[in-house]
Amino acid sequence: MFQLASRLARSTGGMSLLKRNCSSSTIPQYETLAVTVHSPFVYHVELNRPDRLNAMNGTMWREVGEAFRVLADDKDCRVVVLSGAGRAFTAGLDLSDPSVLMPSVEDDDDIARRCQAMHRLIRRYQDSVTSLEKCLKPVICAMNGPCVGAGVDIASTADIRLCSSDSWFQIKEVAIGLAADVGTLQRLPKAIGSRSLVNELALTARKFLSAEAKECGFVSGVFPDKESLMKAAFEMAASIAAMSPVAVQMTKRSLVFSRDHTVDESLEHIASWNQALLQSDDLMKSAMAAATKSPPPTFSKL
Ligand SMILES: CC/C=C\C=C\CC(=O)SCCNC(=O)CCNC(=O)[C@H](O)C(C)(C)COP(=O)(O)OP(=O)(O)OC[C@H]1O[C@@H](n2cnc3c(N)ncnc32)[C@H](O)[C@@H]1OP(=O)(O)O
Repeated sequence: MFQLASRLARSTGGMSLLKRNCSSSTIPQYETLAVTVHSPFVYHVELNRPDRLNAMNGTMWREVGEAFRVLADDKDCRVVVLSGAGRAFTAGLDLSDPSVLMPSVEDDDDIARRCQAMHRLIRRYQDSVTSLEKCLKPVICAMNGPCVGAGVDIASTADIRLCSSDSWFQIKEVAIGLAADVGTLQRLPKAIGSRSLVNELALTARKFLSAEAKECGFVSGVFPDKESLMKAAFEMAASIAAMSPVAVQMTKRSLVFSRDHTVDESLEHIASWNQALLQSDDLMKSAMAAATKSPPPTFSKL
């Protein structure tokens, strides 16, 4: 018991709960994103080019990666709600931005050099999308209106997908001469049960509406309008933020790892991590609260 008490004292440190629950981070400013703190530990990342339906220009591709890499290290952030400003989640790749698919060596005569530059560009865009997954804070993707092309890549990478009833989705790449290359073809088959449906959607570029998205499991909730969607997304985010951040982030790490590995490899993975995490102060505090019939504890920051 003495050991438990001293660990509890250590975990609360000298700081007041109020101080620990308030954000003290400085949030970078972005040109194409609005990043705000919605409530304690709940961050909101908004794709913010509403007049272009949040189409992803070169700056947005770069800033999405930068923002999620910053949030990954932000101790005040435990969960992220990702949405689009205005009437769309995103209309996908910005087709009016010439730089978006043209690396700087476009006029180089040598095909090998042009290919290398294009390869680097694609890998950069892939890294931007993957940054949602590498950030161990759960990402709730709240979508309204169109979610086209790159939007499906991003949504497929999020941990939880919700949408409003007016939303629709389209893996549009084959219709504009592209094979989707930043994550949809790799992640969507693992996000929804039917590979036949994934193949159909990717090969025909047919739109699917919110009801079908729910039926096939692409989204886990459909809400009547954007207002109720955002309310539900932030409530869900707050409930995740109230959990032990150590446990939540380990759960995300394990879920992502398990998606891409065998059950046995994944069990070994969580056993290796949990040999440390089972000694967490958060577990001790929870056990103490249960034993003393106290309310659930407030967890310290990471
Ligand atoms: C390495 C490669 C990495 C990633 C590759 C990703 C591939 C893709 O993302 S493929 C998908 C590309 N996107 C599209 O083809 C969608 C194009 N847009 C539309 O079809 C329509 O806008 C719509 C989504 C069906 C919505 O139609 P509507 O409601 O009638 O609005 P609009 O008047 O068309 O749009 C309003 C405003 O936004 C501009 N805009 C829309 N989409 C884009 C876009 N993708 N790129 C640039 N700009 C876009 C549109 O031009 C309008 O602007 P105005 O100035 O008002 O004309």
